Amino acid sequence: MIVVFGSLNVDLVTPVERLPGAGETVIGPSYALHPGGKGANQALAARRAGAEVRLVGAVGTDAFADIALSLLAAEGVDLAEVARVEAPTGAAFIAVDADGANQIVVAAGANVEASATPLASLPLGEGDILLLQREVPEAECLKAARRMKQAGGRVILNLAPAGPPDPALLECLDMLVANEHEALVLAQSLGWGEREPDDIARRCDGELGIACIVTLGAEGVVGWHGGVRRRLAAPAINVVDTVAAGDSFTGAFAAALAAGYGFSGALQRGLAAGSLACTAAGAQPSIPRKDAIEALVGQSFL
Ligand SMILES: Nc1ncnc2c1ncn2[C@@H]1O[C@H](COP(=O)(O)OP(=O)(O)OP(=O)(O)O)[C@@H](O)[C@H]1O
Repeated sequence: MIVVFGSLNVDLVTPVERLPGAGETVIGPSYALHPGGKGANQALAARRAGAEVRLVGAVGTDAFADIALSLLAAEGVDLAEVARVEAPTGAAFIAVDADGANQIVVAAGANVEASATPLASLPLGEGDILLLQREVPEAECLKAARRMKQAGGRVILNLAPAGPPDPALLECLDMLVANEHEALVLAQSLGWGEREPDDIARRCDGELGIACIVTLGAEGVVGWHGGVRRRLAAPAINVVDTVAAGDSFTGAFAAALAAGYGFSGALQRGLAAGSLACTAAGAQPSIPRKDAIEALVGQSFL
C-alpha cells in the first residue's frame, strides 16, 4: 500500500498571447479546469502504475472539491481520508503563453488544513510506503513520516516545490526525489558546495543515508542508493508537454518499489513513466498506465 499525504488542487489554465507584467491585465480567450496538485497527481500516477493507493489530504466543501476528486475516485484511489474542511479547495491559476512558458499562482486553500492524524489509525506495516511532497504543512508531513517509520514502512520525499527540508523530516527519510533545481536547493540548505546532481545525490546517500534520485529532464535520471550509482538515459520520445513528468516519475517509482522491485527496477519504471507523461498533453490525463510503462521498459531502451 502506498499512502500519499499531500495536496489536491484544481488547475485553472488560461492561454494568453504573452504573460502579464506587474500590475498588467492580459485577456485570454477561455480557460480550462483540471484536477491537479502534486499529492493528487502522484497518487494517480502510483495507482495507474498498479499500486493500491490511499490519499490523505484536504479539500473544501465547494464545487471545486468534486473536480479535484473526480478522476482519483474513478481510478480507484482510496479517498476515505481526504477531509472536507471549511476552506476553499486549493487552486492553481496558470497562464500559458504562445511559446508554452507559464506563470503560476497557487492558492493553497484547504491544503493548509491537511492533517496527518488519520495515519495514526491506518493499519500500516513494513511493506508500506509513505509518499510526501512540499504542498501541505511540513509539520504534518513530519508527523506522517514518524508514524510510517514507527510502523516499519518506508518514507519517500519528493522535494517539490523546491525548498529547504526540515532536518527532522530528513531524519525520517529513506529516499528523496528531486529535479536538478530542487537538488541544488537541498545542497545549499545543507551548506554543501556540490552543484552537480550526481555529486549531490552521492553525498545525500553517503552522508545522510538517504537514497537520492535526481531527475534530469530529457537527460534521464541519476540515483545513488547504498553507495551504488545508477545513471539511466531517457528514451527518445516525441515531447508534447512535460507537465506532470516529475509527478509521473515519482508515483511510478514508488509503485514499483511497493511491488517489490529493487532500486534499479524502480528507477527504470519511474523514468519510463516520466517520459511517457511528456508524450501527451495536460497533467492527470497524461499520467501513464502500467501496461504502457512495462512496454517501454520491455523495449530495453536502458
Ligand atoms: N524532454 C524529455 N524527454 C524524455 N523524457 C523526459 C523529458 N522531460 C522529462 N522527461 C522524463 O520525466 C522525468 C522527470 O522530468 P524532470 O527532471 O523535468 O522533472 P520535473 O522538473 O519535476 O518535471 P515537471 O516539473 O515538468 O513535472 C525525467 O526523469 C524523464 O524520465
